Amino acid sequence: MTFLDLINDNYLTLVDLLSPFGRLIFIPYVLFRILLQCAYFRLINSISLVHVFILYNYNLLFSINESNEDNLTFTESYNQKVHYNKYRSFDQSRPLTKNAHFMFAVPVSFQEFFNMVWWRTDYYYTRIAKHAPYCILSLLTFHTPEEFVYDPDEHILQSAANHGKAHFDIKEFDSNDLDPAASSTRNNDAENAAGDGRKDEIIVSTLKKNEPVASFRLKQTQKYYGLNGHEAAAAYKSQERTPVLAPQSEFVPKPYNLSPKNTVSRTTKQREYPPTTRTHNSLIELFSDNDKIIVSTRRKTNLDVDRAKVLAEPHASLKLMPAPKLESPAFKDLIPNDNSEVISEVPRRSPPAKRPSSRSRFFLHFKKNKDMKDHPTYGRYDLVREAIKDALPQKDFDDGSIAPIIFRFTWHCCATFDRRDGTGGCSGGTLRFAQEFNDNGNTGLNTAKSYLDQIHEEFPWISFADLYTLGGVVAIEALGGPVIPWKPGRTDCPDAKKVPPTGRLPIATEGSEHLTDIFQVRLGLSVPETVALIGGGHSVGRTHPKFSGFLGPWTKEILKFDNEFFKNLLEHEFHTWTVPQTGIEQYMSENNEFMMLPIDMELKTNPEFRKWTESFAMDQSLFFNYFTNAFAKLLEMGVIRDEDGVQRKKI
Ligand code: HEM
Repeated sequence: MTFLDLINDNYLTLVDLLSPFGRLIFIPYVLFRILLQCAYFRLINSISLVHVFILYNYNLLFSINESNEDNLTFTESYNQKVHYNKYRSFDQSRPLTKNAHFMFAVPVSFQEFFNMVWWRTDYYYTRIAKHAPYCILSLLTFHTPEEFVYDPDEHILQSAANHGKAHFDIKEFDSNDLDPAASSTRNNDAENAAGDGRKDEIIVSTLKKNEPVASFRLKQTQKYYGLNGHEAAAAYKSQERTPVLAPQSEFVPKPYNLSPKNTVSRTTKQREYPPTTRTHNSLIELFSDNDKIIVSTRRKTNLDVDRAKVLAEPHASLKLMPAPKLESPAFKDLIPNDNSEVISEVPRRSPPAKRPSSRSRFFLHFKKNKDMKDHPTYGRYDLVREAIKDALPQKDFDDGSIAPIIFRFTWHCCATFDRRDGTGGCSGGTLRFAQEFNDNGNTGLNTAKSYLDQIHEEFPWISFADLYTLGGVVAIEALGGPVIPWKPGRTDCPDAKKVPPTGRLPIATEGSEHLTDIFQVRLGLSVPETVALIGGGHSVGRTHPKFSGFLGPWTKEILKFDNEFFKNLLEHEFHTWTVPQTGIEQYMSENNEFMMLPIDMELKTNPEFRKWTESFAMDQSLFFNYFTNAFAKLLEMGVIRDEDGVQRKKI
């Protein structure tokens, strides 16, 4: 073993051992950087031209432009921000922008300052003391020509990083092994050989010095092999024999809210409204009794007190569930039992209209702001339902349906509600504005939004708030879930002034406290409703590395709404696992079939949530009842209706 090998093998251990002291060296540098950042912030703050430029580019980058509505959103939001900036000079306490704050974030409290110093020393220590020398050492130690051999029998890539310096020689290479579409080599020899279909043994030419191979994929293993740096070298050196996964080209790392410390914005904190008593009476009634069970008339409940007792038996600590109140006056008034009644309430044109042809839809688009009552489909919510249902199967998308993503979209539309001041929620249709939609938690929902926005073009008379909530209701039904009572009448805010602060969506890496804060304190839901909602939501669909950084489904039947989530959670042993593409930690079942988010695990580990997880795993109809009730509540959050059921006001 050479001297360099010796250092290399022990280097990381040494650096980690020295970490607490090592960090201290970087404190002056970090303080200097923070000072610089504050100065930069001040400077930027005083040049409004720069503001506008940054705002413009920021919006340009992040605004969604998949549909006309989004263009409107963009212009709207841009104008609003220009306006906002104009007056900012009189009130310096206003932050620079609502969204771009993180670009210039300066610490506002001592704790924030301390955190900043702490994390940054770690960052610089890792970057300067660990990463840089390690790269250099890798270069010096790992390159001997005989190591660059590809052994097709074991499918093991015995190579180290070439760093653009060493020879790369693939011997006995079978062209069948290579997936030409996914391969990329600088000299293209491998690709061409495979493309030609040459079956004989070939030797991919030795690459010239300074010509690194980017990556290629083997058909059998379906894995990417990359020679991209010191990680490959490390894998080889540590004899793990697991080739390093090269980053997939389309992956756009936009992390889901990982740490509230870093992501909850100063701006959000400043904009938090004090609790008020402005909540409308109907809402107070709606949330006064959390354990109320509303029963959808289409699926009659078979839950009764005796049954509840039986369910309660295995769990000593389980409180008896209250007998369902089949009729709850406040809620009944708010949400009629049968949706068909609702539809008949809205004046119908006779004869019943057909969906307009694509040509007339084109012209209708320009008449959007004219009197919608003249629209041939005005008030035909059944047609909207049908259109949503038709749009759900999308064979090229994910698992063949956009139902899960629409379902999630509706949840995110409602999840911003704060019952303490009545802000947020689906009412006002504010999720259509970039300011709300660009919240980190909404990453990946573009598909849902663009489909629903297209449907809106077809039925321009429906409010976005109604459409976005109806989307979830139809999706859940299509996935085999319960029929959720839904009533139209929500109205849209004309501009983005009532967009709730960002950062209200739940964070997957948090624990029970976070769940309680969001579901009980802010949304006003009970424990069983919380459990039912999360388990219901995560009984369908999957997580995507390119959206949230997590990977895999929760259940086997991805497109079936049932209580499988609870069963899997209880029946399987979950261990922590790191997603290779993103480095994010999640939970994986022992057979690596199902995933769980850290926050999902709370439903198993926290006894208060667990007893409901167990009840729902045992009794699907009980789960459906709680879910129906909770989801119907979500859809009404922040909606204050007048006597005629139409909402005229938004807090
Ligand atoms: C504790 C709160 C929650 C957290 C932290 C959370 C987080 C997440 C994350 C990280 C994903 C993966 C997104 C992706 O990568 O595409 C996801 C997916 C999903 N969530 Fe949740 N979620 C929560 C509660 C809920 C609730 C209450 C519902 C519904 C009522 C729901 C419905 C869904 C659905 C349907 C998907 C699948 C989307 C798809 O397949 O594209 N979630 N959630």
